[in-house]
Amino acid sequence: MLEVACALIVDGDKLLLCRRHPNGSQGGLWEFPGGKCEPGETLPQALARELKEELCLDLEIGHHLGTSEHHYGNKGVRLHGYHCRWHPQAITLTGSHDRYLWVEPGDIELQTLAPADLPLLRALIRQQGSLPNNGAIDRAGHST
Ligand SMILES: Nc1nc2c([nH]c(=O)n2[C@H]2C[C@H](O)[C@@H](COP(=O)(O)OP(=O)(O)OP(=O)(O)O)O2)c(=O)[nH]1
Repeated sequence: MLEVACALIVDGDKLLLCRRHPNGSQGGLWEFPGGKCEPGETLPQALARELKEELCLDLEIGHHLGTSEHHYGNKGVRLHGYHCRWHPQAITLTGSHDRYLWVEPGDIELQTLAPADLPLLRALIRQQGSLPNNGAIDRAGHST
């Protein structure tokens, strides 16, 4: 299992998503920024490092939201989601992603999201008690 940490970065009612570069694994899918944990690192340390490397962001890692497991072919990913509060600063994509987007959780097109991220998105929506805007996710966080 790959241990991966990702950030659910919230600014008001918007959440930050990044699109994986088309040439990589899960290319073209949207995800929460983050990456693999290296030996000797804690998950929050790995996440702070990845946010800096991939987006040039300096953010405080908040509390653990949940963990999701998904198997992509022969590769298993254990994705640990952390809340992060946004502090205004420049976002610079350094190569892992080709786009970023601030979006309301209820507006996310679920089929364009990396599958491992779905349970974390649902957990966030449950916690925020946000209502769907387009019927893509019902109030309990289930896709329709
Ligand atoms: N960073 C991040 N990775 C995710 C998410 N959802 C998800 O399935 N993943 C997967 C994609 C990758 O297989 C792995 C994270 O690896 P990484 O971000 O360091 O990317 P990488 O290109 O080096 O990964 P890989 O080629 O070795 O698969 O977890 C997510 O929300 N954020």
